[in-house]
Amino acid sequence: MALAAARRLLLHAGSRLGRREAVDGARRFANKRVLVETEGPAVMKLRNPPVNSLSLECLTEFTISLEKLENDKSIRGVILTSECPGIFSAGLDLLEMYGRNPAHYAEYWKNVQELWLRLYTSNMILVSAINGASPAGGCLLALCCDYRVMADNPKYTIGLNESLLGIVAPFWFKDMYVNTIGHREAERALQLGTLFSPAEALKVGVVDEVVPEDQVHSKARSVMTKWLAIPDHSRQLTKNMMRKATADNLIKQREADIQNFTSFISKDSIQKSLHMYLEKLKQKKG
Ligand SMILES: CC/C=C/CC(=O)SCCNC(=O)CCNC(=O)[C@H](O)C(C)(C)COP(=O)(O)OP(=O)(O)OC[C@H]1O[C@@H](n2cnc3c(N)ncnc32)[C@H](O)[C@@H]1OP(=O)(O)O
Repeated sequence: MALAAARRLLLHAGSRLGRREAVDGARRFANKRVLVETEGPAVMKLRNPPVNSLSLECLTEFTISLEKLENDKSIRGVILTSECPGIFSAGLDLLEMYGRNPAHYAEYWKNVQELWLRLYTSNMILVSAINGASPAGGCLLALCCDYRVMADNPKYTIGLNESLLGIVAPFWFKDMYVNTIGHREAERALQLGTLFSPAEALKVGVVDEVVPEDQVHSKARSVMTKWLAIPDHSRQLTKNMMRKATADNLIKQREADIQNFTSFISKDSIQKSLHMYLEKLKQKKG
C-alpha cells in the first residue's frame, strides 16, 4: 500500500522529487536515497548513509527509480553502485526486522519481494560496480545483475551471511545463489554464512571480475558497452528464458512467503538473535 501511494506521488503530478532535471549538464533524477544519472550509461547510486541499509523508504525509492528507468525506452542498461564510501550495501535494514509488529514485517517483506522481482527480471542490462562491503541483501542486489565487477580491496566482503545472524535466507535468495555459483558452493556458503573476499568471490563465481578500486566504475562502463552491442530482443528473451522459472517460483507463492517470513521473524528466539547481532555491531565500534 505504502509503495503504491509513493509510486503515485513520484511518478505523476510533476513530483519535484522524481522529476528529471539538468544538473551540471548531466541528466539525472534523485530521490533522497537513490541518485540516478541518465547521461551516457545510466547509473543508479545508493546513498542511504551510513551503510546503505535497505530500509523500507530506501527499498521504495529504489523500486520507483527502477520503474522510471524501465519506462524510459531510451535506457537499455543501468550500472548499480554506491555513494557511501567503502559500502555497497549492508543489506536489509535490521531495524525493519527487529522490535516491530507483524503488520510491519509483512509490509517490509512485500517490498523486499517487489524490489527483487523487478531487479531480477529487468529487461535492462544491469551491471553492478561493487565498491564496498556487500553482505546479505547487498549481495542479493548484486546477484540480480547480469554482470558483477568488484573492487579489489580485501576489506570488502560479499555473500549471503544470514546464518551468522541466526536467520535463514529465503528460498528465492537460495535459488539465485544456486543459479550463480552452483548447488554445492551455495550449500556450503549458505550454511556457513560465508562472506567472501573479492579474490574468493571471483574464484567461486559470486562476482565476474575483480579490478583495482579506482577502476571499478570504468570497468563497469566498458562491460556495459559490450553488453549494449547485443540486440535487445535476443538478449532479453535469453535472460527471460534463464530467469523466469526462478522468479515464477516466488510469484506463485508470494503471500505464503510473506506469512512465513512474518511468523519466522516474529519468533522470540529470532528476535533474540537479531538483538545479539545488533549488540555485536555496536560493540565492534566501541
Ligand atoms: C530472512 C531475512 C534476510 C535478511 C537479509 C539481510 O540482508 S539481513 C542484514 C545483514 N547485514 C549484515 O549482516 C551487515 C551488518 N553490518 C556490517 O557488517 C557492517 O555494518 C558493515 C556493513 C560491514 C559496515 O561496517 P562499518 O564498520 O563501516 O559500519 P558499522 O558496523 O559501524 O555500522 C554503522 C551503523 O550502521 C548500522 N548497521 C549496519 N548494518 C546495518 C543493517 N543491515 N541494518 C541496519 N543498521 C545497520 C550499525 O549498527 C551502526 O549503527 P550505529 O547506530 O551507528 O551503531
